[in-house]
Amino acid sequence: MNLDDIRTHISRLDRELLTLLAKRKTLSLDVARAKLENPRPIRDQEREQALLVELVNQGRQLGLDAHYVTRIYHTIIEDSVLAQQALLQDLLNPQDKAPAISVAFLGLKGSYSNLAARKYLSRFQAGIVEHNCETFQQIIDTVESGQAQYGVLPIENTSSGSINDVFDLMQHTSLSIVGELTQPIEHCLLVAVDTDVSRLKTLYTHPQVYQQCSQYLKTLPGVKVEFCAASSNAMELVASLRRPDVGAMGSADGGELHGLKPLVQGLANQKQNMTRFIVVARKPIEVAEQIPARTSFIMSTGQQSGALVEALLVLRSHGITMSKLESRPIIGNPWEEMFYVDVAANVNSPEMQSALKELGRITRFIKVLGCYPSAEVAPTRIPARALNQPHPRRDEKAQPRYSRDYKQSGTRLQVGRFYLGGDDALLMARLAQWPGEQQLQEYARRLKEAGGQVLAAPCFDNGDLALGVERLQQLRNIAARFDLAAMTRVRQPEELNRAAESIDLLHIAAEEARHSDLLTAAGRSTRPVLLEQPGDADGWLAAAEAILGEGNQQVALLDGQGLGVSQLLDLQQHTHLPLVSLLAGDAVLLPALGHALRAAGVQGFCLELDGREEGDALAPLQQLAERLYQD
Ligand SMILES: O=C(O)C(=O)C[C@]1(C(=O)O)C=C[C@@H](O)C=C1
Repeated sequence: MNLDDIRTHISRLDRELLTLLAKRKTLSLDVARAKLENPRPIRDQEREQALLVELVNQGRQLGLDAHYVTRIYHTIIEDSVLAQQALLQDLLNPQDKAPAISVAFLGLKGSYSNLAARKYLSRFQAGIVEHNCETFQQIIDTVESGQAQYGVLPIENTSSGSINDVFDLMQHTSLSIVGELTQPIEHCLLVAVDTDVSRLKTLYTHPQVYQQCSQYLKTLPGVKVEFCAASSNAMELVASLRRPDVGAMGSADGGELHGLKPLVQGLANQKQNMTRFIVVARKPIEVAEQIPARTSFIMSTGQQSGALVEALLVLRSHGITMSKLESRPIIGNPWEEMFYVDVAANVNSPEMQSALKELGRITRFIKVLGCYPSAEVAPTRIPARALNQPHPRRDEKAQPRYSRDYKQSGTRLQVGRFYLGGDDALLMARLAQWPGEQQLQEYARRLKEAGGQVLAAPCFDNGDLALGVERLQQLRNIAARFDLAAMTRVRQPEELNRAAESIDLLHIAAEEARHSDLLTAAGRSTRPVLLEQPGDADGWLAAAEAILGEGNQQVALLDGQGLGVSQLLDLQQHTHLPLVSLLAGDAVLLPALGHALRAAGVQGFCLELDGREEGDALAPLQQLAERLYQD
C-alpha cells in the first residue's frame, strides 16, 4: 500500500468509528429515557468501572495501552453523561419551541465568551441570536430586560483566578444561574495573510491575554503590543488591516470566524488554561434528581469570630460538599464580607433545604443564586490492579521502568519553564508551614533574588480542601509573579488532582510514598512528581515504578534522609530518574554540602525552611547558587 492508500484506509476506519460513536450516543439517550421511567441516577459509576475494566483488558489483547483506552472512554462516557443530563433537563424544563435562542456575552464574534455561548446553546438545536456586550453589567441588563434569554459570564480562570466583578454583580441581580460550562483557553498568534513571526511589528491583544502569555511575548522583544478592549476586537482589527506585520492574540476557533490563521499555537504560560462560565436567565430551573447538581449561594455572616466556620459546619453536618468559597468585601461596610459558595447539591434536596433554613438563622444575608446541572463529570477510577496486570505485548522488556536497563539516558523533567535533570541544578525552597499571602510573597521575592527556581508551600496542610484550592491559586499567582515554578505537597488523590490543575510540580512526601491510591493518581497525572524517600530505597523505587507504570514518566526522587555520596552514586547507576537532595541542618555547612552532592550527580536541591531561621533564611541557597555558578 502506498501512502495515499493507507490514508484512504485510515479515513474509512475513522468514518466507521464516528458512525459507531453516534450509534452509542443514541443508545445512551435510550438509557436516559429508561432511567426516567424507572427512576435511577444517570451516573452509575459501578457500571462504568466494570465497563472500563473490561475494555482495558480487551484493549490489552489487541495491543492497546491501558492508559490510552481509559482516556478515550473517559471522554466518551463524559459525553454520554452530559447528553443524558441535557435530555432530562429539557424534559423537566420544557422551552417554548422558538426558532432561535438569544444570548448576551462579552465581546464580539470569536471572543472566548462567544465560543462558550455557542457551545452551551448547541444543545438546543435552534438558531442563535447573539448580543455583543461591552461590559458584564450590560450582559445582566440585556437579560433582565428580556432582550436576551441567556447571559454567559466568565466566573473564574485557572491562571488568573476569580473574576470578582461578576461575583459582585450576581449579588444585585434578579437573574438565576441555570448552567455552567468550562471552556479551554488556547491563545494563539493569529494573522490575516501569509507571514512569519520575524516580520511582525505590532501585536493587538487584551491585557489579560498579554499577562497570560507573558513568557512567550518576552521572546518577541522588537514587537510592539497594543491593547484592545477584547481579543475579538483585536481579531477584527487585524482581519480588516490584512497586513503581514500585524497579528492578534486569541483562540484559533475565534480567529477562524474572522478569517485569521494561527501562526503560533500554545502561547499561554500555563498550558492548562480554562475558564469556567456561568449561564444566567430570568427564571430559575429545576434540576432532575437523577443528575449531579450544583447550587450557588451568597451569604454574609456577622463579624464575630468563628461565624464563617459555624456556617460551614452547617454544610458539613448535612453531608454537603463545598466546591468553592470566595469572599468579597461589602461596599460601604468595610468590616463585613460576602461569601460566595458553590456546593455539590440540589437546592430541592431535603438536606439542602434543611441546611439553608439553618443558615438563614445564623447569617445576616443569604440568597440562592441558582441550582444547575454540574458540568463536571469526574472520571471513574478503575482499580489499580486492573491496570497493573502485565502487558502481554511481546516486545516489552521485563526491566523496571525506573532502571537504566529500561532507559539509559537520564530523564529530564520540565518544571514550569525550568528543567530538572538538565545542565543546571534546580534550586527549590520548601516552606514547612503555610506562611500567609504577604509572607509567601516575601519568600518568593527572596528566592528569586537568591537564584532559586521553585517555590514550595503546603497548600493543603490544614486538611480543608476548599481552603487548599484557594491557596493553590495564591501560590501559583505569586510564583508566576516572580517567574518561579510552584510545588505543593499532596496527600490524597483529590488534593493531587486539584493541585495538578495549576501547580508545576507535585510533591509526595515520605509519609505518603506508600499510598497506592495516591501513587496511581500521580501516575495518571501529566504533572511532574517529586517523590520523597519513604525510609528505604527499595520502597522508594517501587513507589516510583507504580507512578511510571500508570503512564506519568515525569518522576524525580527527593532524598530527605541524607544519603551519602557513595549511596547516591549507587542509586544513579540504577536509575535514570533525576535526584534532588533536601538541604536541612546547619546553615553554614549547607552550601559546601550541596556543592559536593552536585559533584556526585545530584540535579536539584531543596532548602527546607521552618520559619524559625534567624537572619536571611535563603542565604544558604544563594551561596550554593553562587558556588554552582562559578563552576
Ligand atoms: O449504562 C448506563 O446506565 C448508562 O447510563 C450509560 C453509561 C455509558 O455511556 O456507558 C453512561 C453513564 C453511566 O454512568 C454509565 C454508563
